[in-house]
Amino acid sequence: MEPTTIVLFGATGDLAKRKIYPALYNLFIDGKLPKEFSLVGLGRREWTDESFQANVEKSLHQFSRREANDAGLVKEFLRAFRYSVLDIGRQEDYLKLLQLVESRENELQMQPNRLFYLSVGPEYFEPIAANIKESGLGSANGWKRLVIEKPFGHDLSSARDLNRNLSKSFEEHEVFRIDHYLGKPMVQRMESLQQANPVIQALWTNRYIANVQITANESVGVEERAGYYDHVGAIRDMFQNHMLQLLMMAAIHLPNDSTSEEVRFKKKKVMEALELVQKEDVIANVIRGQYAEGSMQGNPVVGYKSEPGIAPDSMNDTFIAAKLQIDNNNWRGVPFYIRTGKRMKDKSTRIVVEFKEPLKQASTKSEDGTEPNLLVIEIGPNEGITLQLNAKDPEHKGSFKPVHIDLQASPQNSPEAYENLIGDALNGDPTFFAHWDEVELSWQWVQPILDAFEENLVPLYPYAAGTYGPVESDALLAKDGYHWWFDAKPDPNNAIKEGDQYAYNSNY
Ligand SMILES: NC(=O)C1=CN([C@@H]2O[C@H](COP(=O)(O)OP(=O)(O)OC[C@H]3O[C@@H](n4cnc5c(N)ncnc54)[C@H](OP(=O)(O)O)[C@@H]3O)[C@@H](O)[C@H]2O)C=CC1
Ligand SMILES: O=C1O[C@H](COP(=O)(O)O)[C@@H](O)[C@H](O)[C@H]1O
Repeated sequence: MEPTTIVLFGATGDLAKRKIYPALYNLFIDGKLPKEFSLVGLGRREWTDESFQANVEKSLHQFSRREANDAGLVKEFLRAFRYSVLDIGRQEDYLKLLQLVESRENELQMQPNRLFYLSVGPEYFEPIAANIKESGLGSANGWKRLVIEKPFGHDLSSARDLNRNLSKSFEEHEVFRIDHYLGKPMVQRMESLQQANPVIQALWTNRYIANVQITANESVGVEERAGYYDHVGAIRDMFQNHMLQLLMMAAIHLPNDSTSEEVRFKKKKVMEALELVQKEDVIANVIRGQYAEGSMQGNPVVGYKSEPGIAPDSMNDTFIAAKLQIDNNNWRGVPFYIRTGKRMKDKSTRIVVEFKEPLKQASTKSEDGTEPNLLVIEIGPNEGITLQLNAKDPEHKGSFKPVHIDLQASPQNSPEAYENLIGDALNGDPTFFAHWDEVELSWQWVQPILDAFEENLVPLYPYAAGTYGPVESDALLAKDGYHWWFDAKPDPNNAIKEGDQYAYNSNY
């Protein structure tokens, strides 16, 4: 691996502490950091190298998946870490930074390959990129890369503005947009699932597949992120990025040895084939919801509007379900149902592929006990791939029962998404990062929904915390003769208590 300096903006922040340092430590333990490696952390806090290193060490003890109890190893890891006070808006701080980066490169006799990681709010992306260029930090005789975190814009036009401005300082091949769902081990394994199994590859078409369901249920509520979340909602926080990325990954066909260009080209093709929903049709294809009071594992929890920092009349969505259609030869006629929500009954991210039952009309359980064949990809927190088939039930003559074949058992202690992604960024492998084309097409698909929400053309359905979202989300599938797989039975005591649906502009 090539010598690298990571220049980390936001080194004193939450993401760095919870994800970036533990990921770097695990890469270090696995021998996946470059031998010549330097990291310069930045923030306004008046930290020294020593206090920075002490904070990094503390984060390893708190958040690393591997214990950091070998003092010698931890010390060796921390030796690469330096800190510099920098205010993003002060140009002179970048000159001081340049001196520090260069002096470390000289000291370690390293090539000046620099990876700029922006673990800061999106409002800082543009000034930082411009200052990197202005100060000369970006013009050394090595490669440069820019790693940015979501959100990439607030809507289609702001995303385009952001991209236009970033491209003044970095070329597209130098920009690594993190979508941490693409770093999840099970999402990365989807590629090899098809490649290593011609049977699955052959079945991956509308000839055999009835529908695809992509779920990312979260049990947490808005937590302490009211200021951010109340302006974005589930549609921008999860749907525009993570959920559409999962859709792309599920819908592409990947022959063996696909290059990163091929993967990204195919993802783009999927997005281009996604049927656009007009603003006035959003109501028929998208369900938006907001959690009301309810109970989580037997404990009462407040509704969204009573959460600290949330406006009591907030119309923000905490749940989205949608039906999407891909208009190409592989997927025409196969609905993709996507849903994500906060304060759902349990935490689970999964993709379920439901196969057709050629001899039956609907996919409901039939008299003989057969159920549709399902391929279930559990992405988190449990990981695994299971195939559900039907087998004769020896105890009940003539009938069948579903059996589950584990194609990929749950791996123990697999790498965190950030380990995979930071490792890839260090290696310059863009496969599992979001290309601008995908980001732009995703915003393009989402924009009419944002407009419909803004104009209140779609009902905002309340759902009790601790359920699977509004019943209208079940109806979205029931219209087509399907149902969400693996939802536990609803608890009748946990139902909406605070009134009916919110008013919406039904006269459009
Ligand atoms: N936390 C998470 O789990 C996730 C975060 N993200 C994204 O990552 C980014 C960072 O989030 P997070 O770490 O949670 O945010 P925090 O608020 O915890 O940290 C913000 C960081 O930015 C620095 N900063 C803020 N203003 C300035 C400034 N003017 N000059 C220099 N440094 C500044 C702060 O340093 P100091 O205070 O020392 O100035 C701090 O290190 C955001 O874009 C967020 O959306 C994405 C996914 C998950
Ligand atoms: O990006 C985000 O993702 C998390 C969910 O991530 P997961 O890996 O735990 O599934 C979500 O809670 C958060 O709101 C969102 O910003």
